[in-house]
Amino acid sequence: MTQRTVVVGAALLDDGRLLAARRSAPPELAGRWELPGGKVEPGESPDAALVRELREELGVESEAVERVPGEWPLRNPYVLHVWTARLRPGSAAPKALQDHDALRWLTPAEMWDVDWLDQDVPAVREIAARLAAG
Ligand SMILES: Nc1nc2c([nH]c(=O)n2[C@H]2C[C@H](O)[C@@H](COP(=O)(O)OP(=O)(O)OP(=O)(O)O)O2)c(=O)[nH]1
Repeated sequence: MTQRTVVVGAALLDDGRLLAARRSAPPELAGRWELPGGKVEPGESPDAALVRELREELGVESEAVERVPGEWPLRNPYVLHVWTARLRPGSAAPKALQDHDALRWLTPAEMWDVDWLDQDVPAVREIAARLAAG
């Protein structure tokens, strides 16, 4: 039996824009854009994992809002789940502290200006549709 590991990706939204992060490693993913986040640890809830990862990677205080329906396959055994998230009042602005070397806040019109990881494209489409719907 194969064991799946959930990777939570944050659709961090602020003022109608989505935060995209450019990976700095590993070499096969470096330079491509993704939703910040990471693996859910054993015994950890996905929303807690998301808040932890955003603190580690971006230095922000955030809260998970809701899961975007769907599950997207990544390299075995990982699957991507996406949650919308927002910054808590008083949070620092996101900085590329770990795993990333650039960040961009994308408006709906800019959503496809960055080179998303192939496996993230269906999830980003879903988020773009939500943003466009207001
Ligand atoms: N965070 C994140 N990872 C993604 C996305 N799309 C995608 O294929 N991945 C892959 C990259 C990695 O192989 C895996 C998650 O790894 P990670 O490096 O972000 O997770 P992590 O912080 O928990 O990693 P670790 O260093 O603790 O092992 O999922 C995405 O949108 N966000």
